[in-house]
Amino acid sequence: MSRVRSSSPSAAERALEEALARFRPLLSAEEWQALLEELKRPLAPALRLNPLKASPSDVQTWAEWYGWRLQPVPFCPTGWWVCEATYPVSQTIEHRLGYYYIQEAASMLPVELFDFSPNARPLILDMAASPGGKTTHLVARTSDRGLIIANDSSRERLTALRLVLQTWGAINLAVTGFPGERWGGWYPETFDAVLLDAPCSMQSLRPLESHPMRPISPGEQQRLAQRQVALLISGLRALKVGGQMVYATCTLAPEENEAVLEAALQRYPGVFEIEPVDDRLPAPAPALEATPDHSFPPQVRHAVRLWPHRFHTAGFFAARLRKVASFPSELVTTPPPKVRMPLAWLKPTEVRELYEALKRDYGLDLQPLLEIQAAGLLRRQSYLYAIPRAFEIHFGNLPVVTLGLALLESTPEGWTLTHEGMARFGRHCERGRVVLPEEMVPAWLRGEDVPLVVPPPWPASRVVVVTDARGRILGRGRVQRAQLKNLLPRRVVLQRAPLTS
Ligand SMILES: C[S@@+](CC[C@H](N)C(=O)[O-])C[C@H]1O[C@@H](n2cnc3c(N)ncnc32)[C@H](O)[C@@H]1O
Repeated sequence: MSRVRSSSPSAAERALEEALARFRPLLSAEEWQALLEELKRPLAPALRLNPLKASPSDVQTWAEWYGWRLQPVPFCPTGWWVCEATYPVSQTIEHRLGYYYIQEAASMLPVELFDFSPNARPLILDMAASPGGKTTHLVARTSDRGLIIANDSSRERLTALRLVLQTWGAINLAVTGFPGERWGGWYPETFDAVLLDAPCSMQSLRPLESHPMRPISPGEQQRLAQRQVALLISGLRALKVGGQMVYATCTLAPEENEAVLEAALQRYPGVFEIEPVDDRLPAPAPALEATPDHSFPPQVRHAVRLWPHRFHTAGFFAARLRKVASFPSELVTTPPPKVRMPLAWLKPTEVRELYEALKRDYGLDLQPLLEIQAAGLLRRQSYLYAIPRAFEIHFGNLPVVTLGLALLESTPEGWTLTHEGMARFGRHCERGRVVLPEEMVPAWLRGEDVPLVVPPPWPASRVVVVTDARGRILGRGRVQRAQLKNLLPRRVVLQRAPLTS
């Protein structure tokens, strides 16, 4: 993540100055100095590991290969700052294959606030999910075993969301494109957990390319706050009694944080509580008790306010709410939209044949891997999708943009793993592998075909798992006489392939 290269730097600078002037009365003189000192330091990029595909020891290996100096993010066990890097974290094959996600450290906080018991299969609504950073974190924290509805009302932003989740290799999710305000009335008391990473004014004091700062008028701020309250209430309605909801923003404006929680508490007293989450942080980072002209209810202080100098992050706000009672019964519920979407599950005999073929061709035992995910296989055009079975049970014919992951594709030689299928399950393939000599790896990562030094024992046009001598997965190739055709998608190809030794 680079610093902002805005076409109007003066607007960004003005926004920062305005925000600083507004926030000055919220901090003691000592804290204010600490904040100003912090803002002089560059913000280190950070990465969050994908435990579906790799383990913390892999992160240490990458650090050696790519010359990274790492520092753990104190509130996220799968997060590390990359303080120095010979090769940028965004330019590795591991990044392109979804082994980790690059994310500002503060954004790792909200999903860490959820309490998920091991082996649970929670039903989760991510109300404002694009481009999907926190959804990937939810997938990781639930080991892709629950069912996540990744929703965003912005049609333009859904493409990025789909791509991020596809790259992450998530199976148990559906992408939808509805206003978050609708979910509470459509699906009251349905979800075990709801994340609202709310649209906000982005007054984080650390402008990034992905989070630019711009001046915000009081009117715009008020409209944002109204939308945040409506989304928060919708999310709470969609939550089961006993369920948990995290409310988060990447702004430090009290109007969009403490005041939003207060508004919901006042409107529906006794429906939810704000829980203390100090155990998730290395040091306290409480929300405001008051602004110069207003005091907030005491439990609002249980929320977390990340001033940048607390843990060297961008500014951020997050709170975990617990629903303790139902909403008043007079609130209107409406039926959700429906679309005819018959799910063409594969027949048991077809599934058995497929599993046998994958064992024979790739040494891949897919059955237990999909059973852990409680996923079924269904055919759509020339693809087989791994689909969360829970979707049909809970959401029936709700229109979706994407459901599950395209795992296999039909070829004249039979079913073969897709790129995403290979990125997710390639390490479980004991056969059907081609090991590239080290000197050919950079050309391969640049998307070039490479010669096959030793012709493999498979028929021409077989799709194989490509690895290097260390066993790291480098995508798929197609055997073509004396060469291996490169099947890396264009978006995965690296312009400048780093050497790793
Ligand atoms: C802060 S961003 C979400 C970032 C995302 N959670 C992540 O971690 O990558 C807020 C998102 O809210 C979406 N949004 C705005 N208004 C919305 C609404 N009424 N319902 C649902 N999503 C909305 C925006 O399109 C935007 O993608």
